[in-house]
Amino acid sequence: LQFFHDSRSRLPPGPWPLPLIGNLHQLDHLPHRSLARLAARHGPLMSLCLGAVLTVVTLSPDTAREILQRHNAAVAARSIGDSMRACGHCESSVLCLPPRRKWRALRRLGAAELFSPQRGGGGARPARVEPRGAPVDVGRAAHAAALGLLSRTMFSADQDPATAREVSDVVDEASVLAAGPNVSDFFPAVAAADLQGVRRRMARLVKRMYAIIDEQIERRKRSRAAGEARRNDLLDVMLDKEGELEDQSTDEMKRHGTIRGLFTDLFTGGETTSHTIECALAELLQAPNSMRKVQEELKTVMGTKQQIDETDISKLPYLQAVVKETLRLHPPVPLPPYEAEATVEIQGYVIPKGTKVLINIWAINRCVDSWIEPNKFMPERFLGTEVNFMGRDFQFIPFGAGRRICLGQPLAHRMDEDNGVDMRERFGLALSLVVPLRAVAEEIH
Ligand code: HEM
Repeated sequence: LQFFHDSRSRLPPGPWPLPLIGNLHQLDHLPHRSLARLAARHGPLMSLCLGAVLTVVTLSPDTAREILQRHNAAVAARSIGDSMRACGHCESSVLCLPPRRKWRALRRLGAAELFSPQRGGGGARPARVEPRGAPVDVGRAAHAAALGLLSRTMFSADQDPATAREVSDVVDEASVLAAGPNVSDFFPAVAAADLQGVRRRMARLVKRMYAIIDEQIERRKRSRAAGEARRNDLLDVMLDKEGELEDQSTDEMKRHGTIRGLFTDLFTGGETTSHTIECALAELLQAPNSMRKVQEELKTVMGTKQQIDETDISKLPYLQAVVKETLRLHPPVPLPPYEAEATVEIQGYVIPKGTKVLINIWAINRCVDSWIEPNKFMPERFLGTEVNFMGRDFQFIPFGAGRRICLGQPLAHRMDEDNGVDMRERFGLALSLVVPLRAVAEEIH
């Protein structure tokens, strides 16, 4: 008992764990919220046991800055859920890979190619909702718009409607599976048994997604062999670089593993976009004043113009503030999981090597020390401020921060190099959010 007490005494404070289950009984289906409630009693850096897994949660901008800036070298590996091991997906997923050579190569590729003007995806198209006046499934319309944009960036083409629907369903189901509680994650010793069958169910979805991507790869290879012109999209770039990324395996499941892994991750990223659009509309529908301001701004700036481009975004400050305020209140990735690869000391506390580290973005974005009325939807709070989601203002980190900051987030330091003049870098992601948001908002209007 003395040993147990001593080893815990240098950990951050936290609720006392029960035998076997640890603190699992104190979490509900929204763990970011239950962890925030627990932190009110134990402090913004808190340790607890989730089953057999020692976990440290950070819930304040200051502790997040210390982990993601000062100790980022030691805390940059992902703590991977067992479902991500289905079909060996984690071995080629930028989301899961440890911060080493392959991960760096994929990050570089994503940063350079994803938002380059050549790969604009042929422009975002308005979501089609027929017939006019009928009820709108906002989530579906927004997800379809987001996936269409991604599909055109990767393959220079929309998927046919049946495949697009299937991709959307697979991504939805996989997100629910990956985010749900899994005994294997809390008791790694029994993970191999896959007691809840989560990995097995995930494997079915991953295989389906890989088959859809494979079809595109084979089609492209045939068109290349026939001497057709290059599309210069992400698939062309990936096929050119495949040799460097080492997946010329003869094993069917490993062949094109890197392309499959990256494209699957990117499709999953589309879900965050549609989640944000859904939340923005839900907030706007409850805030008629804000909705009116958005619509007036759109009418004044855009008129009847159908296609928004980068230059228009800077003329829509209120819509940008709505997107930011939505990301602050409803971050689609509220609790990104890390793993400490070395023991680190933070504010006098010790986080041992191997500890799971959760960054509670949801709680950080609502920190009472940083925001007035933090739980209220007030887009105006972002007007006239420089606070941005580039990962430097730690009171607002919807895309995370540090070296694992969201890959969809155009990189802030590229902008620094250009003295901040590269508006494309700055607004690339905002564009991908705003275009479908406008499309759906207009349908509602
Ligand atoms: C509203 C939009 C989005 C939000 C709020 C968001 C947020 C996040 C967050 C919080 C993380 C974890 C960061 C960390 O660990 O510190 C992340 C990771 C990631 N995001 Fe996004 N994301 C969005 C859109 C996208 C899109 C559209 C894509 C793909 C095109 C994407 C691709 C990724 C990838 C690949 C990672 C893993 C990066 C790594 O571990 O190295 N995200 N995102």
